[in-house]
Amino acid sequence: MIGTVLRWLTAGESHGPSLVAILEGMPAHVRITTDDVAEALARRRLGYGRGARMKFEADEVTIVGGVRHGETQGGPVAIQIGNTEWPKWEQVMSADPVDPVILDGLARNAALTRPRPGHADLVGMQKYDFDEARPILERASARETAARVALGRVASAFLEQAAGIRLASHVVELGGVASPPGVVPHPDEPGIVARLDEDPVRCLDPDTSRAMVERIDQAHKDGDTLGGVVEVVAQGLPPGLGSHVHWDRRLDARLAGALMGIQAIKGVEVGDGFALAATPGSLAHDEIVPTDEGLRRTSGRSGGTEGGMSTGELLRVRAAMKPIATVPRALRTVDVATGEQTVAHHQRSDVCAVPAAGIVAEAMVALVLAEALVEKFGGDAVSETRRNVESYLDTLRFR
Ligand SMILES: Cc1cc2nc3c(=O)[nH]c(=O)nc-3n(C[C@H](O)[C@H](O)[C@H](O)COP(=O)(O)O)c2cc1C
Ligand SMILES: C=C(O[C@@H]1CC(C(=O)O)=C[C@@H](OP(=O)(O)O)[C@H]1O)C(=O)O
Repeated sequence: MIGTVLRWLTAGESHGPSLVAILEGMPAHVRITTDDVAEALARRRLGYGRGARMKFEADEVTIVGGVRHGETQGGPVAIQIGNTEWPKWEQVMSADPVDPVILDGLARNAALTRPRPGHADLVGMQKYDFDEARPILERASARETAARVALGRVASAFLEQAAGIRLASHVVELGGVASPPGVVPHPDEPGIVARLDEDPVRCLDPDTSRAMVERIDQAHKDGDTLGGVVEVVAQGLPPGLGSHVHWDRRLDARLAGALMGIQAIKGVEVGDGFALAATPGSLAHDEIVPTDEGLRRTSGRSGGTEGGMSTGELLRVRAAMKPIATVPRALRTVDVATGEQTVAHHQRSDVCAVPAAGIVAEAMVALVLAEALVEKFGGDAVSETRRNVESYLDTLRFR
């Protein structure tokens, strides 16, 4: 997504030499190291139900610009994530022309003419004028989400250092198995993120987690795949990020767009979202009361936004992921080389990538919030952003 204040871009293919990601507009003096980014990427590889590739492939992080001696410098932050599998793909994915005789002898280079339903394969071939799916699936692959997580880690460092904002994510539903309502992690609770990362499906409720793991085992046996729902929470937002004045400045709209932009996400909710549609108004909103800490809401149904702005309460957004589209019990398709009915190409796939999608969703939310924070408070250096946040919060004491 390209914003106006904070801009970010990713490039690279699933089996290319590396992914690259650039974040422009980050204030100077945000403390961040290669290890911080590598740890974030390691969290994305976690999760019961992911496929073999997660085990044998590694992410090799290099920060190639914008950071010096562990601090951002104000220029674009550029991160490269090398793919250790590259030597096997050097010819198939070479940027430069390769002798066709060499390519013909490579099984890996066989034309993928049986597009997989649920993937970008067929429509991508139609749109970009390719006879096979390789050039489409290489970029459509969710391998690209590693680049987003790397940038999201820089954004979350900024959020914490400029305004004390912390994020967490968890899995609330997987293959139809749902967490009890109201189980929400609070990022400020000591050890909560580590506890979530240690759970095989990143679910806060242990009984639900066990049932989710069983559900994944069953789907694996059945040659099937699963989807689910992840929730991202952010604590410590100042009121007033985003704006009610125009549709594309609304924080809820920007969060929804960023979450929907993740591969395989098909639904987004802010707060109680769809359930609110069936709730009477007297029970659907968050009442406002005076407290020693200022004006507070008595509940969190809105998910921490009103009128397209953060309210200062816990931000809570959800994203629904469809089941993995490369189904082992392969779905019907057409071989575009012959026009004949057949079944989709299948080599291997995750049974379920919902826990990983939570980490990606957290990164996207961090990027949107970081942009909204820079937009409202500015700051060429993180200390300047922090001063502006503090003086704004001081004025709110009287409101
Ligand atoms: C973290 C993550 C991992 C994924 N892993 C796979 C996978 O192993 N196999 C697969 O077929 N799709 C996988 N997907 C989904 C595909 O990337 C693909 O983009 C998606 O099914 C197409 O959905 P769309 O129509 O929303 O783009 C994954 C998605 C995410 C977010
Ligand atoms: C490589 C990653 O995820 C991949 C995303 C993906 C897809 O179709 O989206 C399919 C799988 O790759 P392959 O088809 O080569 O087995 C996943 O392993 C990653 O997340 O780093």
